[in-house]
Amino acid sequence: MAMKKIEIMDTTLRDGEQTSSVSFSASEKLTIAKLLLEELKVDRIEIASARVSEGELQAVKDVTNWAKENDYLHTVEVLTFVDKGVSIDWMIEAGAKVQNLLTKGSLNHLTHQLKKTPNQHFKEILRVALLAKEKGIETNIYLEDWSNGMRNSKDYVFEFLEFLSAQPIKRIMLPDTLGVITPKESYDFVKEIKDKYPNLHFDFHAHNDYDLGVANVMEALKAGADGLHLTINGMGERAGNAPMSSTIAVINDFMPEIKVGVNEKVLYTVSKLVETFSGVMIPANKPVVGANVFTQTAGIHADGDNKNNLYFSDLLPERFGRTRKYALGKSSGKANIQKNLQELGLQLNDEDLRKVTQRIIELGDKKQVVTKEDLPYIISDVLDYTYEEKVKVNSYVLTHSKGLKPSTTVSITINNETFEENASGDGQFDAFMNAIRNIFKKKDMVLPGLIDYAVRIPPGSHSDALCETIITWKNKSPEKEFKTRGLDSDQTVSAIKATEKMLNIIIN
Ligand SMILES: CC(C)C(=O)C(=O)O
Repeated sequence: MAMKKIEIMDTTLRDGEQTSSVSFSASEKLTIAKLLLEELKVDRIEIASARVSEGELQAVKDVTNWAKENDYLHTVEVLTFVDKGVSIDWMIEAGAKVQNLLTKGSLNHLTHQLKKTPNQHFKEILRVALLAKEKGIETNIYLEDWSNGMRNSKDYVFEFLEFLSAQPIKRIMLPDTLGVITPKESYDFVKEIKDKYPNLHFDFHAHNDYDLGVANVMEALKAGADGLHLTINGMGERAGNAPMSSTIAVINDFMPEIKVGVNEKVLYTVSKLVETFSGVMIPANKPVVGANVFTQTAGIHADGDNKNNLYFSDLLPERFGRTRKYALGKSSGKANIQKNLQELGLQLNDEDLRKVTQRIIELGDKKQVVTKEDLPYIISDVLDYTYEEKVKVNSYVLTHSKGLKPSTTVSITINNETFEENASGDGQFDAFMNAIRNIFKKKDMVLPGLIDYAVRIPPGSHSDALCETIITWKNKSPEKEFKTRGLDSDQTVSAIKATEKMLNIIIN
């Protein structure tokens, strides 16, 4: 099968910047431009619209200076306007060498926005293109609203293409400006054009208003498109453009006849950088780059991964510099927990695994997010001591208010006898301990003294689910020092859990 190499033009820094409320600084543009060309290895980048602002002029200068030194100048493009050469002057000042000239690709736009005839428009375009040529600037042409043009004014589009085919134009760019065409139309429209002009270069520029961006791109490629315009994270006007990440994966996996030079391995890094610079968060379920897309949550999937790789797909996380994860939560089951334990190099027997699974399900039921880093803490909490539960903290109220001492009402059961006690203290936990002390006094028992109280959250954990309190106690008779730990999302509750363990140790 003959393979066709197509051009990937990234327009994150032009159309992507048209995402509502996004503005890249000059240094951000330069950093992204370098990453796109040197690491991701796209063929071309569009970095700005001409005449936008002084800041934009500086940003383009910074990129063109770098591009000139590194032989990328002819891959750096700027969107320009049919404005008698004002954009060209701006480009010359900015040091840019390739203009993407915005023209009208539908009669509707031409008539109602520019209020020109086709001939008037073509003449003005020719003037700009010739001027550009004279100044050493290459011209590509955008046919804005082209997709509607093909639907409603096809004669005009073909008249325009006939005109362009005789001009010093390098590429013709076909935008579905409003993201309104279907995959079938994408195929039919590009095919009709490519059949008539097989030797002209056509880029396809999809928008994602119906979430059809990637599907439309696939069809345009099948019909013969020679290049694509994509953006990182699918940023762009309104619903954005076709996203780089899934488009590249789709081409690599489903279109063996098409070759692209993009380096999949760095897609995720570039996406995260653009997320940071733009402030636009990548949705967790965004294919290839979303936080969750390589995480198996259902236990049955993790189980299947252990059995002949039953849930294998070509979309392997390692391709994109990512790793498979197994979520811990109420539906995760033993297989997910075991996968995480393996990664941590831990092994549990069946009974302990059952207890840990039970605890993770309880946490999941409380909507708490548990991460791999939390696991050792959960294990040591659950498997800490084995004793008969003779003391149980049934319920408590803790108050905290300005100007009044913290107070508590506690109900506990000791050897099947239930006690209720009120107390106050210097803090909520102190009030709780005072109440417990009073209850144990009634049973002629003295509680061990508290000699150390340490709180920590699982290091490296990205969840705010858990907090561990480790209390060191000193008992008088028999004399001994020991530690208990409690784990909960609430710090006071984790201390109360550690105390409940201490009470069971002394009573057993
Ligand atoms: C500004 C133009 C080129 C555009 O992005 C579009 O028509 O989609």
